[in-house]
This record gives sequence, C-alpha cells and structure tokens, in this order.
Amino acid sequence: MFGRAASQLHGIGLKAKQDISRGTLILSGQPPAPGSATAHSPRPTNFGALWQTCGDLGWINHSCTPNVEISETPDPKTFNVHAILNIAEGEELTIAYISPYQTWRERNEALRFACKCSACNIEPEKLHNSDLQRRLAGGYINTLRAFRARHFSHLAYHEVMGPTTGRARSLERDPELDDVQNAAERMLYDPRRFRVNTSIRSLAHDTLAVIHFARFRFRSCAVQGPPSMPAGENLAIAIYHRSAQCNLLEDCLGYSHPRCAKYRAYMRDPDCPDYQGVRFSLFCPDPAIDACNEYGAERLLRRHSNRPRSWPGCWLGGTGITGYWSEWNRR
Ligand SMILES: C[S@@+](CC[C@H](N)C(=O)[O-])C[C@H]1O[C@@H](n2cnc3c(N)ncnc32)[C@H](O)[C@@H]1O
Repeated sequence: MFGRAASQLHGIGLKAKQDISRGTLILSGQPPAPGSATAHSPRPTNFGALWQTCGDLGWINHSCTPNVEISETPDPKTFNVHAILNIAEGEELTIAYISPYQTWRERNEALRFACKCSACNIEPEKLHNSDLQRRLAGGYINTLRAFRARHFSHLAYHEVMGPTTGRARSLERDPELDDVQNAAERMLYDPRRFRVNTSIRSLAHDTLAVIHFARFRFRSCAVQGPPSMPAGENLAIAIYHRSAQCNLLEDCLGYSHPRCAKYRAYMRDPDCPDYQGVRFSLFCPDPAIDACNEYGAERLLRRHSNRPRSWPGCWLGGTGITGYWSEWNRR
C-alpha cells in the first residue's frame, strides 16, 4: 500500500503506492514497553516514543494538515494508523507529531524543527485566517471526543473521529464548509457583533462539531440508500428518516430552505437589515417531533424546558431526547 521514498519534507518518507481511501487502516503496531506512557493510549502526542520502536511508523514525516492519524483501539497493547483523508497514489503519508489545532507560532515552537509542510509555508496574509481555523477545528475535535464518549462509545474511535478529524483538518482546502465556518468565525471572533461569552463560544464549538459529524453521516446515507446502522445510532438514523420531510440539515444550515433566506442574505452582507439571528441545528430522534426543523426545535424546547425562548442553549440527553438547539442574537 505504501513504500519508502525521498520526501520533499525531509529525508525519507512513506509514499502511497496506490490510491488510499479515507478510513483505510494503514498499519498497526505495538507500543513500546508495558507501563510506559505510550503503552496505554497511543495518541499523536506519544508519537516521539512510538516511532522509535515501530518500524514503518518511524519514516512518516510530519505535516500540519496530516492525512493519517494514530487512532485508539480497544486493546491498549495495539495502536492503529488510519487514513483520515483520501490519499492519491504517489502522495506522501503524513502524520501530525503535535496537535495541529494550534497557531503557526505554537506549532513551530512545539515541533522544534522548521516545518516544511504547505500549511506552514502559506502566504503571510493567509496566516491569520489559518490560525483561526485551526483553533476552531480544535474546538470541534475536543467536543467530538466528549460527544463520542457520551453517545457513540460503541463505535470504533476512527469511525467517529476519523472522518470528522479529516474534515476538520482539511478545513483549509474544503470550500463546502465555508458558510458554516464563516458563521462560526463571526460568532466566535466578532464580540462586538455577537454576545460572545465563554458559554456561547463553547456552544458554537459544540454545535459545529455535531454538524460536522451529522453532515458526514447524512451524506453517506443519502448516497448509499437506507443505512444498516448499529442500534443506538439514533442521531444518524433520525437525520436519515427525517430528511425526506424537511431536509433537516439543509434547513438547519441555511442552504436551501426559504425560511433561511434571511440567514443567506446575512451571509452575503453582514449588515443586512433583515437579519434577526441565526438559528441552526436540531437533531432530534424523538418520534413525537414530526417536523424536525426550527419549529420542531421550539416545540421541543417548550415541552421539555422552561427556559425562555431567547435562551441560547443546548442540551444533550435529558428525558430520553437527544436534542441540540442553539440561537445567536445580534445585539
Ligand atoms: C521520524 S523522522 C522522519 C523520517 C525522516 N524523514 C528521515 O529521513 O529520517 C522525524 C524527523 O524528520 C524531520 N521532519 C519530519 N517532518 C518534517 C517536516 N514537515 N518539515 C521538516 N522536517 C521534518 C524532522 O527532523 C524530524 O525530527
């Protein structure tokens, strides 16, 4: 699947000998001695110790937009390396030696070598945006870890995290995410326009993390037809079943529904006088909620929460409902 070859990043690296699709298991290995820090839960942060003992792994160069990742396995004596993006034949396999969700400066300080990856060598005027995007992606990933622990612990780590870390990490080259990203950036980084406090910040991160996850699932369902999903994957199933009625995700993301026209106008012109607020995301497997859209969200809120409508909040779990609702109001 891959072989050693001269690298443009540094010395020798590993290059794909064929196209490798996202999610493919690239290699497995055993961490070093039992009892050592790396033996327990191999993560990219343990990479320094892992590479010294694990054959091919030791040839993988670093990139700040990596295409492979070390993933957790149920067996602490094993670690796996999965593709987190589609990799073309001839492309180098790269891994993040350090967290890529840091600014350029932070990453290069942590690496202790001058990184030659493309993300570190972008034009100076693009650097600020890149730093913001990375911080944002870091928020998705942290939230998604918690989300997985709570709702999807029965799925393999890479099943939940792999596609989404791939998406988050490819933010810089994924134009489809521009709308969501722009909205999030405005909410997170424009405190004069939005009431940005810590809870709204984390709410925005939470919401976006779930959107990423749900979009991925939804899309694969739509392409493959009715999914055969393991029991418990309520969120994805709900999204699939309700999609025919109301194109939930498109509604929520403001892509196609007329009710979202104001939002779309706002995306074109942040000073649009029509703009009242952005409301998106409700993923609700409660069968009593027939229209899983923003009105469904309001009904759900009224029924299960005595919080006022203007409360920008989200909650998970509760009375058997997995709901996610959020609202941001302009000052
Ligand atoms: C595990 S080795 C990788 C194999 C290495 N290419 C070789 O030929 O020995 C890690 C070392 O490769 C270099 N390296 C890896 N990724 C790099 C990058 N993106 N930019 C510059 N140097 C890199 C650094 O010196 C790092 O300490």
